[in-house]
Amino acid sequence: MTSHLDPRQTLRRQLRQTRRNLSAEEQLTAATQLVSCIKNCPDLPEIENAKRVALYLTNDGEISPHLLCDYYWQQGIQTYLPVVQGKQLTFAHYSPDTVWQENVFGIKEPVTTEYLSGDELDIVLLPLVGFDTKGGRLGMGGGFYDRTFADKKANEKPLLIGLAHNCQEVKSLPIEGWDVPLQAIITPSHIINV
Ligand SMILES: Nc1nc2c(c(=O)[nH]1)N(C=O)[C@@H](CNc1ccc(C(=O)N[C@@H](CCC(=O)O)C(=O)O)cc1)CN2
Ligand SMILES: Nc1ncnc2c1ncn2[C@@H]1O[C@H](COP(=O)(O)OP(=O)(O)OP(=O)(O)O)[C@@H](O)[C@H]1O
Repeated sequence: MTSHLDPRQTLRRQLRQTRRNLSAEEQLTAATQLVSCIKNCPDLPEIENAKRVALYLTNDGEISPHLLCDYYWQQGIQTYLPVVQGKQLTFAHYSPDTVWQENVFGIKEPVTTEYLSGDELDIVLLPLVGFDTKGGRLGMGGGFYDRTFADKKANEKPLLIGLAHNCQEVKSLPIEGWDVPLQAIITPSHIINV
């Protein structure tokens, strides 16, 4: 029975199932193509100039930024991961030496005492459940990224870029007033510069 669910929840459930259905091979291909796509992105010079980038650890079929992370480490770019603090996110440095603990959702987070706020980052690569080409983002439903970047203006740091499988695109998302728009979406096959 799904009749009690609102349209966002119904869509969230369908899209989460779709991304979980991707095989390990499809996931690896997607992660590999994502790196090529980001390396070849003349429309977004911020990507080339970034010094501090937040990404995420893959969960629930999300496209994996782990190969992208390897590339950033080769380039000397500093990488960060989201840490759930109350209803918001802060960001913790992530390196091959990171020591881990699990958050309430079972996702690993770095053990640290030093956190950055969102505005100290150049780029945040956001996980998502669904996206549309206007920058609409449907997430896991916790409102964490929305709360964290609620006061950010479009011309301020960081640049918010969603990462997604192609199968997560929907024609038009039901957007709420609190949804913070993505400034770009990167999939294995293309970049949408909103
Ligand atoms: N990889 C990743 N990291 C992330 C997020 C994300 O969406 N993906 N978040 C984005 O905001 C934040 C955490 N928010 C999350 C919210 C719900 C679930 C989740 O899996 N919920 C389960 C129930 C888990 C439980 O309560 O034990 C579910 O809905 O099935 C995961 C992360 C920060 N880190
Ligand atoms: N800026 C905000 N201030 C207060 N509450 C907020 C804010 N943004 C979102 N919320 C609350 O968070 C809840 C979940 O929002 P939403 O469904 O958009 O999350 P999401 O974007 O899917 O999740 P996430 O960013 O964690 O992946 C909503 O019920 C909303 O009330």
